[in-house]
Amino acid sequence: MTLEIDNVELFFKEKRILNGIYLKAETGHITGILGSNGCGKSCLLKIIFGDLNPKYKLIRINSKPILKPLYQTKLVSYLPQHHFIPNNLNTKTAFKLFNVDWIDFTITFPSFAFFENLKFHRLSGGERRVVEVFLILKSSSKIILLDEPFSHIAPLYIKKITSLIETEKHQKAIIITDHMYQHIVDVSDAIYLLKNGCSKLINNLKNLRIISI
Ligand SMILES: Nc1ncnc2c1ncn2[C@@H]1O[C@H](COP(=O)(O)OP(=O)(O)OP(=O)(O)O)[C@@H](O)[C@H]1O
Repeated sequence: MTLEIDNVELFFKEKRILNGIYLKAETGHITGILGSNGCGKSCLLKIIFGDLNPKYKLIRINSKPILKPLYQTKLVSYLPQHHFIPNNLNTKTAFKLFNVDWIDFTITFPSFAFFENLKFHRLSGGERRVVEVFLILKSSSKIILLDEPFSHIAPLYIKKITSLIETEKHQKAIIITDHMYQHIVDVSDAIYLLKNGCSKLINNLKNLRIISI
């Protein structure tokens, strides 16, 4: 599956945030997005998901334009920047709702086995993020959007999540952004830099350093 987003123009009042965006994601590939604070990374993911309506955009899947919001297609799962699971939901129910296997989770993250029946507000910010990232990555959607999956997460868990992303990419198209620049560079097969509202495909990291100066 190939997902393309093209011709994005996003304004908030008169302020232009995005223009001249092109980005492609494919099954088997991890597509990283880098850029400074406020350059529009989260907005771009929201536009792809269908949660934010820009002035213009064109989304294609396998070259075919998709006119309805992607979230209505069941093709996509989206990890927003902020916690999205209600405080009073317990972990077991969340795994049921997402149709993800709790045992599979505790095999990867054994220290979470004690949390099986805990409400989400009892978890730390980092623990909660680990669960959220796992649920999104393991969902059956063929397109995965990850906004800051590494934020607040300890290095040991970052390693595990990186290897999960690498496993899941074989049947999914994954788009990822995070301020932990090095993790994005390490895990991505292609990287787009957002700057001045435009996206630029970075072919080698030397270019990334020159362009970002
Ligand atoms: N609902 C909104 N109303 C007005 N301006 C907004 C709104 N949402 C985002 N913006 C502005 O759009 C710009 C892009 O925001 P966005 O959250 O996409 O940036 P980002 O690249 O993800 O930043 P960060 O790396 O800090 O998370 C920012 O200048 C932000 O202030």
